[in-house]
Amino acid sequence: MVNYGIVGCGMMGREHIQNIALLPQGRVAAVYDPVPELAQSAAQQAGGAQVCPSLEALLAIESLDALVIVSPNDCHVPQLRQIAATRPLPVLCEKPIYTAPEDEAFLRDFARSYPAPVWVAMEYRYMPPVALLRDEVAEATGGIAMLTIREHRFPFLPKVGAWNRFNARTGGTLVEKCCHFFDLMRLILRDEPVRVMASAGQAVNHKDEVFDGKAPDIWDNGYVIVDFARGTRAMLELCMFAEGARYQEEISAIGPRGKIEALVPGPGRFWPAHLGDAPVPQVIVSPRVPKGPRLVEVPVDPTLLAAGDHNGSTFYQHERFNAVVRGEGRPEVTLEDGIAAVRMGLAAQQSAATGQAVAL
Ligand SMILES: NC(=O)C1=CN([C@@H]2O[C@H](COP(=O)(O)OP(=O)(O)OC[C@H]3O[C@@H](n4cnc5c(N)ncnc54)[C@H](OP(=O)(O)O)[C@@H]3O)[C@@H](O)[C@H]2O)C=CC1
Ligand SMILES: O=C1CO[C@H](CO)[C@@H](O)[C@@H]1O
Repeated sequence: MVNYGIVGCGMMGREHIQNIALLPQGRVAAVYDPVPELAQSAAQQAGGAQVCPSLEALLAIESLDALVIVSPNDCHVPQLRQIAATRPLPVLCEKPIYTAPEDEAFLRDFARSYPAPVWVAMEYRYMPPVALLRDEVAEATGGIAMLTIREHRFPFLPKVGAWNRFNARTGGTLVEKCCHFFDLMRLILRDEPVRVMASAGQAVNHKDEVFDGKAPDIWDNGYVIVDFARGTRAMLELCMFAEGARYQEEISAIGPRGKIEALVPGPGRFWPAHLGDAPVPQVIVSPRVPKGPRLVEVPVDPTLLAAGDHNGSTFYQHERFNAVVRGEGRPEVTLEDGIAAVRMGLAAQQSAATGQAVAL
């Protein structure tokens, strides 16, 4: 049995707790959140976990085998520092692994010296339609020439303390939201980015909001083009005022043989009941010759679908992290992957702010 300590009991913390409960060899033993009511309610959700008044107190619990960091983005690096100095347990840390460029050097050292496994959470990798696209992409395309990821979704949700409204706390929308997609680009293309060009801004959302006298500075839409070392190009299109769309993510890869797409719905809880069942994920393979797109539905196990907002992926990721903690295998999403995704996001933020391409 793996005993987990949860650091941060907000929306995503609750999704982690729900999915750990589905693991045959996992239980949440302790939780910490600066808001005591949130910690209490998460402890109850976990079936009676110990509530700790601080991260220090949580790290002092002997029975813990692993930690899950689900605090706001700018807390991840300071908490990793504290954990390394106190009790270096295996860690699953939510994305983005860092938010400020100056933290990259620390994380590279940390990656070399931390004595236990660290896995950066990248749920999109584990969504069944995305996993199927990855399995079939080489055969369907004959070698990818272009990769496009479109996310058309709902605006940023309200958060305690409005931490997700300010670049200083999130790293910026192209880091906070889009590090998932930059990670997918590297994973699907099996290549490294060399140049990033972006145009992005705030068009619709959060315009009337004020927090402590300050207006949000996050963006709600943008395009990012990325050149990869072997000559492939990838593009991200983000729109955060498109929750009316049937699918939230549309990923397409095209090569000399044909095209493959994955269509991924957003959180089922946002699909209005009067429209009937929520959309089912799809993968479509469209060869050039002979023409004739083939569509496969990729339904997600209903229990896993109900355990969060991410198409069952949080469970699949936990299943593998749980095995790593038990000594079976190594982290699939490494600190190097987490750093690479943030570097691309920060480069995109810089490119959009300056109007210049950024070389990596
Ligand atoms: N991979 C994915 O698909 C998703 C990942 N995430 C990631 O999960 C993390 C949390 O996001 P989310 O759950 O949406 O945010 P929430 O604001 O809902 O939850 C974050 C929680 O952490 C608490 N918190 C604040 N400071 C600390 C601290 N120093 N130590 C421990 N807890 C703290 C907050 O309490 P308070 O602010 O009241 O002090 C809040 O309860 C983020 O890194 C986010 O990027 C989120 C959604 C999806
Ligand atoms: O990483 C993320 C993925 O999905 C969430 C919503 O469910 C986002 O808002 C979050 O930042």
